[in-house]
Amino acid sequence: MKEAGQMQDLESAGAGRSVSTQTDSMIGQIPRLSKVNLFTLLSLWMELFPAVEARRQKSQVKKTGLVVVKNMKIIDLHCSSEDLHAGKIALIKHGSRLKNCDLYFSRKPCSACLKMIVNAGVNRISYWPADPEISLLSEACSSEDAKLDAKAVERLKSNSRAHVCVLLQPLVCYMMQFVEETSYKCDFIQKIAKAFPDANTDFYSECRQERVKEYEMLFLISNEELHKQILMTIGLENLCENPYFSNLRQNMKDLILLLATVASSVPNFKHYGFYCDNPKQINEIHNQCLPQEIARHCMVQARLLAYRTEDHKIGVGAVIWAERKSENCDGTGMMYFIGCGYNAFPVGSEYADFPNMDDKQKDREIRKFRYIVHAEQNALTFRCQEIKPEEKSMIFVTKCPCDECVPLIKGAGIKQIYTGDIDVGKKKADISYMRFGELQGISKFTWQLNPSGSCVLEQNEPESKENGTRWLEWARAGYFPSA
Ligand SMILES: Nc1ccn([C@H]2C[C@H](O)[C@@H](COP(=O)(O)OP(=O)(O)OP(=O)(O)O)O2)c(=O)n1
Repeated sequence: MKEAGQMQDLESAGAGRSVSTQTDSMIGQIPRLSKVNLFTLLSLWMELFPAVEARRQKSQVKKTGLVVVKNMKIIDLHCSSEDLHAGKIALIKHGSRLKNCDLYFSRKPCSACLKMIVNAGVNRISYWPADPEISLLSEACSSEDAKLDAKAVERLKSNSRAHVCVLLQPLVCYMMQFVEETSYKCDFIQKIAKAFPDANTDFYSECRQERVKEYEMLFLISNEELHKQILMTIGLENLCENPYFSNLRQNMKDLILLLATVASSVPNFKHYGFYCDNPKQINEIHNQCLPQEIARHCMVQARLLAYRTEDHKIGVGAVIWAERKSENCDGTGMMYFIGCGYNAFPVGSEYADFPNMDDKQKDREIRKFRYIVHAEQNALTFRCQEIKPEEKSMIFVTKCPCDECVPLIKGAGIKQIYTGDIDVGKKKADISYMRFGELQGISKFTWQLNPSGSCVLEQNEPESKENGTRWLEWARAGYFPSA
């Protein structure tokens, strides 16, 4: 049986795979991201959730991202807040519903988090094997305390029924190349490339280089000896020998490069962002655009999900978030996760049960369109929270919603759509994108140059000024209730 558009197959290497899932990482010609790697990447990405980061930088407790998975479906995404670690947030939110869940952390959690999540009966805790949550590198941290905590974590681990482990899988053949190509070809980069033909691909490569450096600093320990020492302290001495150590570092580097590539596909470039064509709408609270950085962040999540597609031609990812009216204990500010998905054939179908051709194929009977479930449809179907009519809910989708999905999104009560508009108004043989343009009652934020014109004034202002304005803007919008 193959998986659904929201993760349902076996993922661990070598775990008795059926014939149909042997093709799991290579559907047709398209290389696919393994689920374990997707969860890991999302946990790293959650650590980077743009919120009160500046205030945490000097803390001895490292900000941590967390993906909560149940029955192979992502049921929540968290990151540490100023007051609470990611593991504690998951506990507060889910309580004993964490039982049998798999948790993916961007850092090895501290003993206080681990004792509670183990106590809740989680099934597996996987973590990124670099500096742990209680930093062994930070100068602000008493190394004595950090080491004691690492020991306590080991003791909890050895006495718990939960499997506490490091899960990183090598990328399948051509995955990196595929991610590079598709990131460059994606709507967001292409739109900029068309507007600035002289910039060519420079802006994209530069942005990618910067991201790689930034993420390596954060998620990799550049000094190999130091990395080994940390692995020893956190109970991973078996990974210190070669070839395990070099394989581990290679897998870590590959995933960091992949994350940087995908992140650069929704770049912070000039005044490009997700903007509404109808500025009149912006007065109403449900129509107010998210801070650009948060919108870009959520779109990158959708881009990552797209690498699990089952469509031979194109991957599409969708993620739904909502904004609480009251304060949220999560490091995601007022935002909370509702659901996510990607385009795939119906759950339970066998590989090759359905045709895979697109509308360029003459024979209509062998086209995929009547069978493939769209990213938005999977995100709505496998959502883990209700969409509340009184709250601002938003969907981020990497390709413009088609005519089949527009009424579904509206019917579900989603208030905002963030997407690209390259397909808007196109009518193709079996799929068309005509309704999006006419859609009323939902705010549509498409990737474009800031239409308000204010960008022209700000364009040459120094970075710090832009950040200052941004923080102020966010605080006004209530993103940091305690700010
Ligand atoms: N918002 C959307 C739009 C599309 N899809 C999925 C459905 C199909 O799996 C694929 C679209 O298939 P094609 O790429 O063949 O269709 P297009 O005609 O849009 O593509 P192109 O412009 O490349 O011809 O994307 C989706 O999940 N969500």
